[in-house]
Amino acid sequence: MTKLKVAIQKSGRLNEDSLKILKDCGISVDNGREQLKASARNFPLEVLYLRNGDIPQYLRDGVVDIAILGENTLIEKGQDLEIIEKLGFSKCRVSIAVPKGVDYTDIKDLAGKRVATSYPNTVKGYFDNKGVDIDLHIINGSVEIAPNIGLADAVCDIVSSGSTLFKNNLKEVEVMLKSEAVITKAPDLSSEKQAILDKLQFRIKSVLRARESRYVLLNAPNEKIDEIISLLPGMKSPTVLPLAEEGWSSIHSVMNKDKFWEIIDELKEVGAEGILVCPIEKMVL
Ligand SMILES: Nc1ncnc2c1ncn2[C@@H]1O[C@H](COP(=O)(O)OP(=O)(O)OP(=O)(O)O)[C@@H](O)[C@H]1O
Ligand SMILES: O=P(O)(O)OC[C@H]1O[C@H](OP(=O)(O)OP(=O)(O)O)[C@H](O)[C@@H]1O
Ligand SMILES: [Mg+2]
Repeated sequence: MTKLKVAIQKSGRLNEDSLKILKDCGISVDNGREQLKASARNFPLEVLYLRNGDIPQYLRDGVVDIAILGENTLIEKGQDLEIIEKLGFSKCRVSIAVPKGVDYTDIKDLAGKRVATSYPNTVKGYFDNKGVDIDLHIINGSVEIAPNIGLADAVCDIVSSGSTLFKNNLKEVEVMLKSEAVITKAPDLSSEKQAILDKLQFRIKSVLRARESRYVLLNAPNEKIDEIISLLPGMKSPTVLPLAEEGWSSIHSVMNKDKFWEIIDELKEVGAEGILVCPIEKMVL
């Protein structure tokens, strides 16, 4: 039987959320702590647990068919590979930082300076594009320590909360790119594998849509129903059901989770009561 081979980070920032999205798609696999390869029990999928940095080449070589990776890794090593879905987790940026005490006004301030990074292609491309020559130092980890030990004048690394920069007395001065986890695929998938991927992608889209959405239920006096419906940005027309209490109805709708907070005050003002907001497991359109 044909199986789709998916590469997932063996350990690190992406491992847990990558397995979680497969699980939410109803696909269960072992976590890779014990073995480097695992078959899904209920879907034609084989998971290979690999180092992120190696995955772009494995995709090109056809060793794996698809992968869950940070966009930043693709920008660094896999510009030729196609992103087929953005997954909304592991959001971060890749930024340039300098010691807090340094006066910084412009990227040209870094001309001739030593810049330490684990993303040499990205950094080189960025500085070349700005026409600024730098002295590039490639370091594989703990990049932020480099200025403190006299190894570099600036660093270029991943920033999320900013706490690593803060702890190392650095300040972010340029955001080179923004990244999140994505699914990417090998250049030439057979039609059988593409068909499995289409099924997987359909499930993933349903899960992502559900993660973004909330099921909202509220009670309202009948004369306010039209006004409340006009506030609700629902999937389709909302459901309106009579309550046991005369003159009152229950209104149900699905909306974007952020949108809910934008309209909550208006809903209350118009007379909505007993508002419930519930998570949705899957959303199939
Ligand atoms: N602090 C962070 N917040 C959010 N996302 C992050 C953060 N650090 C890294 N990431 C994302 O997770 C990915 C994996 O990072 P991680 O540090 O786990 O592995 P790595 O060292 O880049 O790769 P390898 O698997 O080769 O060891 C990064 O490429 C980035 O997209
Ligand atoms: O802005 P922050 O929230 O502090 O996150 C940024 C840090 O997170 C990542 O390191 P990670 O913790 O993955 O360790 P690593 O260097 O071993 O990959 C990244 O390399 C930064 O150092
Ligand atoms: Mg890391």
